[in-house]
Amino acid sequence: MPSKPAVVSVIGSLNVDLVTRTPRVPVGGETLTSESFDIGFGGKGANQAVACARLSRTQKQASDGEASNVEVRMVGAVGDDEFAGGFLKSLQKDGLKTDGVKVLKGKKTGVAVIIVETGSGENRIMFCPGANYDVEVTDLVDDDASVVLFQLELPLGVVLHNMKVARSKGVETIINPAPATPLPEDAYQGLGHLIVNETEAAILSGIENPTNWDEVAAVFVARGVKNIIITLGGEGVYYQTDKQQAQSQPGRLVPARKVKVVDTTAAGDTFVGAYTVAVARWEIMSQGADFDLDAAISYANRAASMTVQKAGAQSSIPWIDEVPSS
Ligand SMILES: Nc1ncnc2c1ncn2[C@@H]1O[C@H](COP(=O)(O)OP(=O)(O)OP(=O)(O)O)[C@@H](O)[C@H]1O
Repeated sequence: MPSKPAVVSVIGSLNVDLVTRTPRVPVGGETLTSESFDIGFGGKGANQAVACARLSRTQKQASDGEASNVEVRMVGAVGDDEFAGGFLKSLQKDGLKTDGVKVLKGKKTGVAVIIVETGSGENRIMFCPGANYDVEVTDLVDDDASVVLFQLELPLGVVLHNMKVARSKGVETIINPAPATPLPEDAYQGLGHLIVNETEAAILSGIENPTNWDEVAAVFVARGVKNIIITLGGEGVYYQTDKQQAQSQPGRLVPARKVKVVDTTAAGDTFVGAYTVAVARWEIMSQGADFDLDAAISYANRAASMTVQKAGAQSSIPWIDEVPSS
């Protein structure tokens, strides 16, 4: 094992999901007794950080406090309310370092109030970003970071500023631009890894209802992205690199594993976390060798296929020893 671990910093959101299940939603002025109520920890940032942490060590290694060759740090903010302590404890239990999560005085932790209609399965979600939107535009990239992972659930200025900081420090950068928000052209310049789903690919490339993924990837390569990964749900994953494109090679499609699907929530977050861990491992182990994109995609595809076989968000993200080898 290398003497120093690879450090993954996930700069992103932390939200608490308050989920009520009810046969129907109440009308104005009505009080309805619901079937159940659950509290879950989420937010794309926290979910992807949990995926990185679980895919860096076994559950036993995490509970024994054993070191791994990948250290995962969550960077973001919660409020000083009743949710904060439990949230941080839960992340720590997964083996995450939480020193980078600020507890903001007088602020509320981000919350999503979710009503699920049990008959139709339809969700109604009210999201209050709280402390996530109080993260200020400051340098959040640690000097010893090997890989920084971003999403778009923090203020855009915070993300764009820290993408620049990461670039200036030579830190490998991955972005999963969800929810899709147009980014300025220079955000893509020299970007190592862009991971989008079909919807995000369409919005950010400007190509409506895309069917030719090579065309979509070409847009991002032209903007300066090195590795473009488009997750296609049950269809699998498409990927393309700037080098392959320069040689007029088409991108590659890796089919999803054939599994019994229970709930696809957090599949994307698991994919992104697994891919990020693969990049981090390459950072410390490769000794100058080219990044094995095929292996990283295949690993992330296998990890995400485990998530879809379980219900729930964070609870369905697998640990490293639960990911099948083929
Ligand atoms: N039905 C499925 N069977 C097997 N694997 C799947 C299935 N759906 C998703 N996956 C895996 O999860 C990856 C991510 O899925 P998807 O493209 O739906 O991401 P997403 O839209 O970001 O998901 P979410 O927002 O629900 O987390 C896929 O590329 C694939 O590897």
